[in-house]
Amino acid sequence: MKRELVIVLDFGGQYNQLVARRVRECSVYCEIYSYKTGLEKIKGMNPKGIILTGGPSSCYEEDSARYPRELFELGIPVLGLCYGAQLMMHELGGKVERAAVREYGKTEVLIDRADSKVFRGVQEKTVCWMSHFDYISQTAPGFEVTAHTADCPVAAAEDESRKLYAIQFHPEVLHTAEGTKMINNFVKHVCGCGGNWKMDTFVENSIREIRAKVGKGKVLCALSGGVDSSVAAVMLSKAIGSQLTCVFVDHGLLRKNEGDEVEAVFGPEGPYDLNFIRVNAQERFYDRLAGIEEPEEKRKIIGEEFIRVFEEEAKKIGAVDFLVQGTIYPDVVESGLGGESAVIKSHHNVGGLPDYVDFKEIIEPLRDLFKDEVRKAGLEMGIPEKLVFRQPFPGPGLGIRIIGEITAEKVKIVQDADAIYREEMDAAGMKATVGQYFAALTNMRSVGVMGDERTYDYAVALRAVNTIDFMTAEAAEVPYAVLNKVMSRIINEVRGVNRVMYDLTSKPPGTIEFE
Ligand SMILES: Nc1ncnc2c1ncn2[C@@H]1O[C@H](COP(=O)(O)OP(=O)(O)OP(=O)(O)O)[C@@H](O)[C@H]1O
Ligand SMILES: O=c1[nH]c(=O)c2[nH+]cn([C@@H]3O[C@H](COP(=O)(O)O)[C@@H](O)[C@H]3O)c2[nH]1
Ligand SMILES: NC(=O)CC[C@H](N)C(=O)O
Ligand SMILES: [Mg+2]
Repeated sequence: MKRELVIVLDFGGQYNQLVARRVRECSVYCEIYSYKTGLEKIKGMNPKGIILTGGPSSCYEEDSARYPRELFELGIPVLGLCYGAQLMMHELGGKVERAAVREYGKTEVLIDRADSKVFRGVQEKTVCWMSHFDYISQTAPGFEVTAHTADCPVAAAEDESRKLYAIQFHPEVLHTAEGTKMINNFVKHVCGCGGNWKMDTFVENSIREIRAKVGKGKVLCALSGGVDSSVAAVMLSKAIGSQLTCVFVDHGLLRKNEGDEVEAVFGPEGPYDLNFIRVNAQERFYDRLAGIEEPEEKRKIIGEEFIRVFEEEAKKIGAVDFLVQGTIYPDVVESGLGGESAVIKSHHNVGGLPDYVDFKEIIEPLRDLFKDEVRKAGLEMGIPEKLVFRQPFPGPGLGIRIIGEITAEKVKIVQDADAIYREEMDAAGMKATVGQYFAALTNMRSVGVMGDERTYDYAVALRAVNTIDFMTAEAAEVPYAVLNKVMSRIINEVRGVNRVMYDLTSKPPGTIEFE
């Protein structure tokens, strides 16, 4: 059976990947392409529907992101979202102008046409998420207004006969209460997709594509033992078996006992039949990081050193063509490569290969997925839940949980404090309920009094967050008694700490990690 495909055309919006994942949640396969992709190529892919994303431009301006009007004449259903909706109107003869009132955030929408296919089953008054300055002041000929808000006369419009739909708000974000329903309606009832794509198909297709790409070549997989690279390694192992070697780097910035734990799972004693190499590279990482305080500089050094270690290992294996990494979508977007979005932090595994390496290519089978989707793929391949639901641990490790300069002494402090925190959270049954938690070492020292003596020691920060996709997060409500116990144990058991703090910041404005 031919795979049903919906294409998302990227106009530089913030939520493009969310659009794609909402479509995939309707069990329909979805891919994202730049708005610069030619019409012939799009026709050739034979999509069942096309979704135009939001974007920062204003379509009435000279150099705005455009798409030729023929896109709307293919007979393929098109759904324009925000900028996409404005562009559709503009191209087809409507009018878009700068509004007097900017709508931003939660807004009540009033559905004017309950019989609209995209609003099937949606309440007459529903909450949506708006983010726009421009507005559609006049719909294009043939279109009918199907929804409005207090400030926006055209919150949605459609020309059912041409299967063209424009929505000014963002149904793809979870703040739009019935947004998922609207996307499902478009995909199923307008595009006529049956919805038979599943994660197992993604896994099967990926395995097939990897085999075709690699041929008889050799592959090195950067394996951290974390969720993403474990899922990637198992996928590669299913695809190419013994052509794969997994390299685990112990950079001395791992959590307490982590190196041995990873080796126990993926090494020769574990359940997986992998060529597994553990590289103990602590000294070289510490040497290169000595005296470095700036977070981005630390990240870049760690990323570079990782690649150097992989390359050295590859040389030992001989003629390795491909490097596999467990990169996922949030890594890409935060590194500023997800379209128009800003650099938040440079993830060590993003940005392509530096030009000094010998690998021909990077393979990143999970690059378009969010964490929870990676977990689904992992379960699909039979990876135990214990591994699949592990908390993420960043590649630069404790290096970005120690604010400022990294020293062996500081690493030891944060390892011990973190181990106590994790032990107590486990004992309190918080492991399953909190998305990610860890201890970090602030670079702050303060005065205390212990055993009647003055101390001048470090402050440890405890962090615990709840999140689904790690793009946004809230501080978790850890019971005070648990925090109190952790505080007391850390101060009693970890030398060099005399203060413990709990970080209440959500993301945004904070990030989950400290650097
Ligand atoms: N210590 C390490 N040794 C080898 N490769 C690593 C190491 N740390 C990170 N990597 C590589 O960098 C990628 C990105 O790291 P990241 O922490 O985002 O993913 P992960 O460790 O696989 O999963 P998780 O997010 O659950 O920690 C990994 O998928 C892996 O390919
Ligand atoms: O592999 C990684 N390399 C990195 O450089 C990195 N920085 C953050 N993280 C993890 O990503 C999620 C979001 O973290 P932030 O809110 O700090 O960006 C959290 O789960 C972080 O642990 C990283 N993972
Ligand atoms: N989120 C968007 O797509 C914004 C579209 C357009 N730039 C506006 O401000 O109205
Ligand atoms: Mg990790």
